[in-house]
Amino acid sequence: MSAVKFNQQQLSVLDEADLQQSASELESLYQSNNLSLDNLLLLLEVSNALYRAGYPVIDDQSYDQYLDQLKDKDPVHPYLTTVEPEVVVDSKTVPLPQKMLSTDKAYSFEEIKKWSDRILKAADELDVAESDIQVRVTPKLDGYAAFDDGQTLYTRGDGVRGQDVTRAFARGLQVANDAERGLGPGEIVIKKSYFDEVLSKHFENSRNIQAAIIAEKKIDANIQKAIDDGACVFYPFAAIENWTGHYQTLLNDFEKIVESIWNAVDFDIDGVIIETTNEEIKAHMGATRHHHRWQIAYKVNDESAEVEVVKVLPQTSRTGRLSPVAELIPTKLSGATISRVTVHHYNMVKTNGVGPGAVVQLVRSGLVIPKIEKVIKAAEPELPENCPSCGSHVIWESDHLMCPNKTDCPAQTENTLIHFFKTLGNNDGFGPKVIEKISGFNVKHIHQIYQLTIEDFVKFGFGDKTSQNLVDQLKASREIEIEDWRFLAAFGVSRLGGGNCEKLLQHHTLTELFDISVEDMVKIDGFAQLSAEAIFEGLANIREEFFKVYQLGFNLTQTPKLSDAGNSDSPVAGKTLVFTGTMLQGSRGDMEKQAKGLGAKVAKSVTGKTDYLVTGEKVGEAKIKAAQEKGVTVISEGEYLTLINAESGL
Ligand SMILES: NC(=O)c1ccc[n+]([C@@H]2O[C@H](COP(=O)([O-])OP(=O)(O)OC[C@H]3O[C@@H](n4cnc5c(N)ncnc54)[C@H](O)[C@@H]3O)[C@@H](O)[C@H]2O)c1
Ligand SMILES: [Zn+2]
Repeated sequence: MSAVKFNQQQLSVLDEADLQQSASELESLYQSNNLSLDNLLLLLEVSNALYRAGYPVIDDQSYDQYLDQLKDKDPVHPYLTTVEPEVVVDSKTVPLPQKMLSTDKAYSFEEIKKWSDRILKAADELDVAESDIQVRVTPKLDGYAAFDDGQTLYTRGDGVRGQDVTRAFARGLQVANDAERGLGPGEIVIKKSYFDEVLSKHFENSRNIQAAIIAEKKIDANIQKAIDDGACVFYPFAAIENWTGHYQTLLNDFEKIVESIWNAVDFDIDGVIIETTNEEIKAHMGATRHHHRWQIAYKVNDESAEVEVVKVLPQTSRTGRLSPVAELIPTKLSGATISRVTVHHYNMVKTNGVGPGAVVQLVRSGLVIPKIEKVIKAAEPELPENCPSCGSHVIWESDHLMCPNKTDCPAQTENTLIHFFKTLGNNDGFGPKVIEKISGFNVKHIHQIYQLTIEDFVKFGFGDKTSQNLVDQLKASREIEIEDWRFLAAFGVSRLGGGNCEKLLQHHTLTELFDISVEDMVKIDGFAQLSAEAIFEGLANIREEFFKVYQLGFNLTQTPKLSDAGNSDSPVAGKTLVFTGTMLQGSRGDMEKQAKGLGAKVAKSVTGKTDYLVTGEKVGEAKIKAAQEKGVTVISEGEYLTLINAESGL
């Protein structure tokens, strides 16, 4: 444990926390390695108070190690069996509708494996098949824990009693991802980019702001603006970005999955949450008084190191872009030895002087894969003149060096083939090694692979069994059902990842897409002129190959068309509605769901794009007037029900 020195802000919080010990006494406690129970508790309480106020003195891992010490000394100590209290905003508390717990923590993959063994054991005891064990990975938001039962918003408090902070919604706080109210536990969080760009001028950290959003006293104008701009939100965990899949897939692809979830949201996070979604297992494992046994937080500490670059080597991707990979003098970082790192792009290599002898600062900031944070000492940049795969002369395209050889560059063709089979995801066997081998025999296109026979594979040097298996896998890839958007994404057209493919296929069938114009594409939500042009060109380039492959007959499921959803005859179909106030007919959440079912878009706040503001009881005159000024039609709940022609209950 490194030395602790309190700064001015921490000292002011220490005063508030009304602690008896002087700061210098505390500092010496932090450095002693054999603490009495009382002092250990004091340390935990002081650290916690400072952490909750936004001025931590030690990192999370150290804090959790002190917690472990307490566990050793007194396993049933009350501090371990309740959740650590948040900063108190006012004194009145109310019981929470449901107990809110803390989480168990893991700082290594081994601990995650042990946790998964416990899940496996529970499944075994319940006779749940191993193949049915699903897990969900979500970003662990680092905000202010709260609970929304649809009527009231509560703080977590001590986990059993919290405070009523419904006023945050009255102040305009929105639910993230356009989700409804009443989804239970979540966090009040502030968009990172917004904090950096706007709020960091006025506030030191997000924690001060979170507290202000729910505080009883008058709210700061900058914070009110952040709420109005949608930058502060309540994020229910039920609606959060997630990866859900088989637990073994998670263990196999742990780093990649964790990294993608770590980067999935524009909010501060301090780890990822991993939990099983199997209700039977959850019920069986239950909870301690501190955490659910079926859930665990995976955390990583920020660590950095200064490392010398040995050389910078290019790697050609499937699109022809060259990625610079810096080879490093092997260095230990958060327990792993790092010997290479990808540099952002070649322009960075050039302008920051990344080459032999340069010194870079590597940071592993919660991420499993380290990144170059900055170049500490520049050197002569090492830039390639030719593609490492085909030898073509490379050219600059904005920040990137590109291999212009679209038809005959082995790296580009191989990576395209690997991408195809990997994206389909319903087969096994066509990984980098196999693809490299068959490319050596002039197999360059997807449709060619499908023509290969067992004899061909044997000729290429595969064993009899492997050859049989490869042919079986090709068959499986056509027979096992996959979504049409995934099939299209497998062709690797630039800007046509799964998400965009799905959006396009909600409007056009797969084969139609090859005939729509740039203008048609721009009309679809989410496609700007430039991406539409790039996609149009990309589709034209793959057209011939696409149809050759498509005609082999894959088992594709069609993406539902947007117009199929809901009841398009309804007078509210396609309209944007906002519900406000207390509804008589049912909960607001139910009414919103019903409206969505009728094809309406439901928004949380009134903008110029809103068609109807549906008002329940207790809606202020000012709100109604403001909506009318924006040209929004304001109707009562009764008028709305007449409009949609639903007289009775939902
Ligand atoms: N550095 C320090 O001085 C210091 C001091 C006190 C606590 N801490 C850290 O905080 C931990 C305890 O804090 P805690 O009990 O508030 O929180 P926690 O870290 O135990 O996490 C539990 C909370 O995570 C939240 N959460 C965020 N995203 C979630 C998601 N996707 N799914 C489910 N839950 C999600 C929930 O609100 C829940 O209440 C300690 O173990 C330590 O790591 C550090
Ligand atoms: Zn090339």
